[in-house]
Amino acid sequence: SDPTNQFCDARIGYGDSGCGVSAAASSSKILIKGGTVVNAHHQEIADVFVEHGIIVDVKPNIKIGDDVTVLDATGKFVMPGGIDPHTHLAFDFMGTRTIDDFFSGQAAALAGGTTMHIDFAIPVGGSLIAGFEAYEERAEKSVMDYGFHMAVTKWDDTVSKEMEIMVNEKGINSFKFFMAYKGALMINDVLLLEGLKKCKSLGALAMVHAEHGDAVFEGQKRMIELGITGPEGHALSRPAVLEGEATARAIRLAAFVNTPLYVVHVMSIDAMEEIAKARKSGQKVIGEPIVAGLVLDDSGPWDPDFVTAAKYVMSPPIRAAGHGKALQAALSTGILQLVGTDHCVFNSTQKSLGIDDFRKIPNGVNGIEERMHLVWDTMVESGQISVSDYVRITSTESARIFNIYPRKGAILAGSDADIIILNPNSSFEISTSTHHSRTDTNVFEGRRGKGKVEVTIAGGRIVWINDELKVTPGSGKYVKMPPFSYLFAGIDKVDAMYFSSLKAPVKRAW
Ligand SMILES: NC(=O)NCCC(=O)O
Ligand SMILES: [Zn+2]
Ligand SMILES: [Zn+2]
Repeated sequence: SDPTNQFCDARIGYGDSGCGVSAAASSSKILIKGGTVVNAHHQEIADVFVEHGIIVDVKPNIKIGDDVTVLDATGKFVMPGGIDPHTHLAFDFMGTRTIDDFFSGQAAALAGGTTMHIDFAIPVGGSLIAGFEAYEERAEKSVMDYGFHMAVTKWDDTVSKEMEIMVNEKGINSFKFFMAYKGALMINDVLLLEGLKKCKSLGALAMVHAEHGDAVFEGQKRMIELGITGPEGHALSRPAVLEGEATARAIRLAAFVNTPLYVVHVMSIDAMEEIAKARKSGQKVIGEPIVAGLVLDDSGPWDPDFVTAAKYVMSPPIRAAGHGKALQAALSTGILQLVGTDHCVFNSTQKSLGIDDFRKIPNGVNGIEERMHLVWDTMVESGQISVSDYVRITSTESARIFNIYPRKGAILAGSDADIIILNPNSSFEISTSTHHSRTDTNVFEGRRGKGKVEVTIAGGRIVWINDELKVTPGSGKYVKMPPFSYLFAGIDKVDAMYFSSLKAPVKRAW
């Protein structure tokens, strides 16, 4: 008996059980006919032919034989499946484990048009190898492709060596440094500096959770002393200025080391403006807003109902409405490059761990199922970006940054058959009663909008069609991500110029 069954049979069908879609859909050959095929660089009306999990051909009027599943995409967009660069599935955090594991979280992702995610493998007791192995096991029943970032939470020679093993043997090309969560995951500037140097030498991308952890700690104490113990105290204790400060500090240290930097969950104008300034000066800094930060505001945690208020608690906190609007504008102008979710969900019982003290509310919100729809509605329907840019910020840019393009993030001959068909004239509505995550709340509850993912194809299998999900545990593959992405091009030249510009030491007589 499959241990995942007990959780998921209500809304998730199994590939092997025959539920969900017609038998033809299990054919390994699929022809998507007459849609507008959109890549980040180009769009055209064409057919897409898939065989054995790979896109074989993209051109108008492809002729095929009998044993092929044909999907009519006339009037619809055929795009690369979403790649979510920031998730936490089966994550042990703040005294509990996220309610979505690799099975339920991925099922939710597929129902929302995301076909690959990159999860954060958090080390066990600081050991990267133990952490990697633990996550390998947790991901065994995957129903879609996935990769890992690794977090670095302590520093010694062993960790330094383990980073080499992660990159050279395990397919990891990014490491996250938490500048917050004092007493748990937080690192100091000395470690950050060591980590940045090591990342550079390995061609791995350094990522930061940018908040001033010591000041947050102080801010939390301040709230408790004022008697503010509810969820609203969370945001009050960690204002945007602390996110801006840490973002600036990480950016400057990365500039000093001359290595690229990726800032995760950019939630504020303060952080975004630091990224804008650095990019304007030519520094390689990537900024990732998340869907909750783009479309929500800071009113949620003030709800009089604890469960409703607590579902919005995440770090950095969701800011006042003007921040979200500014982040949208920054995305549309290229100041920020891609959208993640930071999907990290805890149910109401888990959130209630902090009923008397907001510091104990497990931090995290949902988004893995909602991202593709909300970004479409917020950014494309509103006229802020083109459909090609939508593909870029939801899929292609992730693939490029993490060095798996064009295997992922493209509808090209030879790419993996991770494809969505989106109907711009259909609409979506978000509800806990229909979502596929195991959590019993949804921070986007009741939101509706235009543009609906009608079909998801992952690894050449039709997994989402007619509002039915049909997944096969174990069908998802671990995607190794090689080092030295495009972000590293020219780093050595800049170093060479810098060192050659240094004058010889002055010789002084005593
Ligand atoms: N963001 C959050 O509140 N939870 C997940 C952990 C992290 O990314 O900081
Ligand atoms: Zn974080
Ligand atoms: Zn996160």
